[in-house]
Amino acid sequence: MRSPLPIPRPRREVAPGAVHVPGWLDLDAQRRLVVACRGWARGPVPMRRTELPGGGRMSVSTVCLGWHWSPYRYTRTAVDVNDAPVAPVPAWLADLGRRAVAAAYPDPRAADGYDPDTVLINFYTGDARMGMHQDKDERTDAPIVSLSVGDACTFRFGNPRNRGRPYTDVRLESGDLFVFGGPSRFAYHGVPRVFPSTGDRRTGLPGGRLNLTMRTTGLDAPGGS
Ligand SMILES: O=C(O)CCC(=O)C(=O)O
Ligand SMILES: [Fe+2]
Repeated sequence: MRSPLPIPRPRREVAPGAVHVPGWLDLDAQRRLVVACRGWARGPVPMRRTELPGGGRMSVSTVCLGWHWSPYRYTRTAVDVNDAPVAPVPAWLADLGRRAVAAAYPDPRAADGYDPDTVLINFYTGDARMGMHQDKDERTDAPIVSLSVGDACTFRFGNPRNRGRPYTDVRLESGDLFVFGGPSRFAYHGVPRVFPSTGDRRTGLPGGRLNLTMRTTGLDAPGGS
């Protein structure tokens, strides 16, 4: 449920190069993402809980575009699912990523040349979590663009040195944008908590939290793996 008396949430630089832009996506844009993600969750690679090297599974369900991520590398096909080639990153989504970078940083040239070639789509039920980690399987330091739809969560944003303090807990709500680049590109981050039933059903999501992270792998275009 939304608060009946909305409290304004200003844009905020949480750490150098890590910017939270609340309410960046309007309801139509969120709906569009939900519809598109439903399609990608079906195939060609079905959304699944990623198997970890220790034998367990992540609590979050994931499907990838452009490149398939599995611990801890990118491949062109879904090597740990059905070996199918993943769906491409559509031009409209890469364009949304460019506009996101432009919205997050004051430098008018920050988004020049930003061209994410992979998107990880994560779905969280109420009890799903993501432990503190770095996004470091990419070979570039291009910023990560994160978009959230549905239930709110606590997003813990730390530092590039270790999993612990200093970190900042940010509440990410439906429509929020978070970009991390520059000195924060390799900062540890995670999702310790999701708040069930806090999303707006008008997004098309009856429950749960959807998160998309756009990345630039620096890997070769189609053909390589
Ligand atoms: O769900 C989120 O907000 C973060 C997701 C994330 O860190 C990841 O997919 O690597
Ligand atoms: Fe991450």
